[in-house]
Amino acid sequence: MAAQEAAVDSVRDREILVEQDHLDQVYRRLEEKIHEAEFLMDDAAKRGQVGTPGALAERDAQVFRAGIHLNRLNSEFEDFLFGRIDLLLGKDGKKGPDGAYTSVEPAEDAVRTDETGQYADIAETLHIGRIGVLDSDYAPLVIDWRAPAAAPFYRSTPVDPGRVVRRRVIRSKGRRVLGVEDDLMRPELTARLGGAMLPVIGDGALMAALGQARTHTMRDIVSSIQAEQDLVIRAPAASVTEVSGGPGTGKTAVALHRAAYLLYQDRRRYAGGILVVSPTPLLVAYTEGVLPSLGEEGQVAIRAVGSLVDGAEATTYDDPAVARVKGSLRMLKVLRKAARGALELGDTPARLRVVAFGRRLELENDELRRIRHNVLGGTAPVNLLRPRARRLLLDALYAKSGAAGRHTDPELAAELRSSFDDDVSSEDSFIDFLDAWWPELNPRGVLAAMADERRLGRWARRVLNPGEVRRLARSLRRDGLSVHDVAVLDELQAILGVPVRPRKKREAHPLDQLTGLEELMPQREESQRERAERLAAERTEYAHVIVDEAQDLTPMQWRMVGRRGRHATWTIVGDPAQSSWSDPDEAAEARDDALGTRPRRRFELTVNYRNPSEVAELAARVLTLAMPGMVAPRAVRSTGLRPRFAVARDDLERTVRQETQRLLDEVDGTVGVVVAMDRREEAARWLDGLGDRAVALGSLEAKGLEYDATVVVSPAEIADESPAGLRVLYVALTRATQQLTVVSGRRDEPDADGVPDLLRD
Ligand SMILES: Nc1ncnc2c1ncn2[C@@H]1O[C@H](COP(=O)(O)OP(=O)(O)OP(=O)(O)O)[C@@H](O)[C@H]1O
Repeated sequence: MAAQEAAVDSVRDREILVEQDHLDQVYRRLEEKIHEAEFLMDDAAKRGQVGTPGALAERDAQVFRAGIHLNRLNSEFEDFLFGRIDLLLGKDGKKGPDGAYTSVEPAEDAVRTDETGQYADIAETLHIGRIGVLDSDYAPLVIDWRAPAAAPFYRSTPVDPGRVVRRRVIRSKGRRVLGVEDDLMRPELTARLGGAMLPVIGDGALMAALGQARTHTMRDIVSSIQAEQDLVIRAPAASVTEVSGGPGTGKTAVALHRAAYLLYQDRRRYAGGILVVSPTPLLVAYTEGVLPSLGEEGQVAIRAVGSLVDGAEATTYDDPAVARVKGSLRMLKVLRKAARGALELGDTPARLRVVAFGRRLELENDELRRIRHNVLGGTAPVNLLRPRARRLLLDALYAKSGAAGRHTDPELAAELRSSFDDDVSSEDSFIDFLDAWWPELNPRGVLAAMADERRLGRWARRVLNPGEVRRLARSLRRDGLSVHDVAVLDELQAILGVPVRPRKKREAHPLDQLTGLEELMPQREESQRERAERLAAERTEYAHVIVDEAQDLTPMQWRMVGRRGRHATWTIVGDPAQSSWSDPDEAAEARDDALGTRPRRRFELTVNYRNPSEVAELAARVLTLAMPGMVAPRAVRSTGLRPRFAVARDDLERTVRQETQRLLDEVDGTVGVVVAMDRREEAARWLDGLGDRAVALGSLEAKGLEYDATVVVSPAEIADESPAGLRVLYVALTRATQQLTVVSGRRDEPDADGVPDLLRD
């Protein structure tokens, strides 16, 4: 047995050496390319603006390519090279631009049969990595994971192997290959490579990845993307890609890899920017590192739904009853009224007096009101109606001046009118009046005006009931914006409009002549990230919008996101069973409006890569209560560790602390303690002194996150906190990658084993 193991080890070592050789070769080539790139960049920077447009464009293209390499190569990739496929001879002999054969299906005579069975020769070996590298004679040393030639690495299965015989995952760190894991796609076949048998090493690359301890940042899954996920990542971009799947099926991971894929496919098109909308700042922070690890950064803005409006950062959560009002389409009517009503706040003058053509002219309150009513007739943005208001005021004053009938000659009449307008509109009293009577409104001002309950009551008449008005006004008197206020502000911005102002010209930098250079030169003053942030701040629309946890967007949030993607293509990922929004039909309507009429392609992800089956089974009990008939995704791992149930008799803090400490001792990575929203701050104090591997979070903040172990505190409290509470509890129960502890209080009615009522079979 020992001899057998040693033999396996030596095959393994030999195979590691084979891959090490290849990696060394790749790095040698990369160094050459880095030198080339540096030289090109340097040269281009020196020669700046010199040259004909044609020559500049040519150099531009060179710099662009060199810049991509330099920038990406300089990033420290943990595993630059991570995969390899050994392929049979293809149906035809055509090669793609990356130097690999394009045929997906094997040639008819690729597999032969003799008395010992089937046998074949490996005709092509491809290495897959984060970016493509060609040898000096244009042979592919590494294929970019997003290239068509890399697709079989992800798609091939023993049922449908295509040309792939052996699929290998290579684990490396820096320049060292640490291990290899193989999957045989055609186990029935005896395959030969360079005259020798094709060796196969171990299995379980995916399982090894899934079992790793979690940190506070998400890892990319580029080396182990599964076939059903790959279909989503590479789906054609022209349509709306809709992805549904239960907790842990990789929706977030797939969405981020799709952003990288789209950039690879059509960098020019997506230079217009890709927006990833995430539910919480915590999830943004958790996922931020994934794209840089895939070699992408500058073109993708990942923003929380509460930070989509520049200068407005949500810092609070509304209670569910208020959130329901602020998120619903009923708000639209209220806001339209408020935007118009806000014109009359403050010191609205009741009379306009001017002197023109030597006469005193006046407009009384009634006339002013009529004019205002007239101007506000349509749905045009209120701030943009100011010129029209000004015009109607001048019309009314002119009518009073008696000058209207003075000339029959149209030319003279027009001249007279124009000099009247010039006279009046340059008069201070007219200018001051207009500023006070039709002030330029801003969303924050209108929102603040809505905090007055009586006023809000007027604006919300027949739309909200008195209780809703009271709660809404009270929530607006609080310091700080809530997540839902941000969508309200954005809507107000659209209703009010921004008057056009002349834009300041940016000073031209000589290097700006070189399209694409700026974003690719890390040594320039602005870092990639700063640039991404600046672009995101300047940009109001995107070329592609990815919505993560789409089931949670309220109708008002869909409108806000929709405004950023009016001409965009879309990828929408979500899970109805995890929705914290209580009116899915209304949200679906707003979502359909946002997505427009593009054709839809629907995908479903069915495998849960996060939770061990023990945790998934417990969570499925809540799924049955929350969404009867809905099928939970299949968990691929089992740890043998059943969820633990603890009961807090009288001291919740002590029990939670003890259980957290216990889990910290058992796992290497993080422990998340999930509580009902109104216990958030208290729970953070409970964990004082336990170190930064343990974090407390409110149920809504747990969205999308994962921990090695979680403590879910009082399922009943979480389930009771909103009409969508059971679904929120389902989210809380599906965060653990290894262990789950449920702590019950009295309200949970635990049985003798400590199992709370909601989680019993
Ligand atoms: N193919 C894969 N290889 C390795 N890890 C994977 C793979 N697919 C998903 N994972 C891992 O599974 C976990 C869950 O993925 P992710 O967070 O994207 O799921 P999700 O569907 O968005 O979940 P939720 O709906 O609960 O937010 C992550 O740790 C992710 O890295």
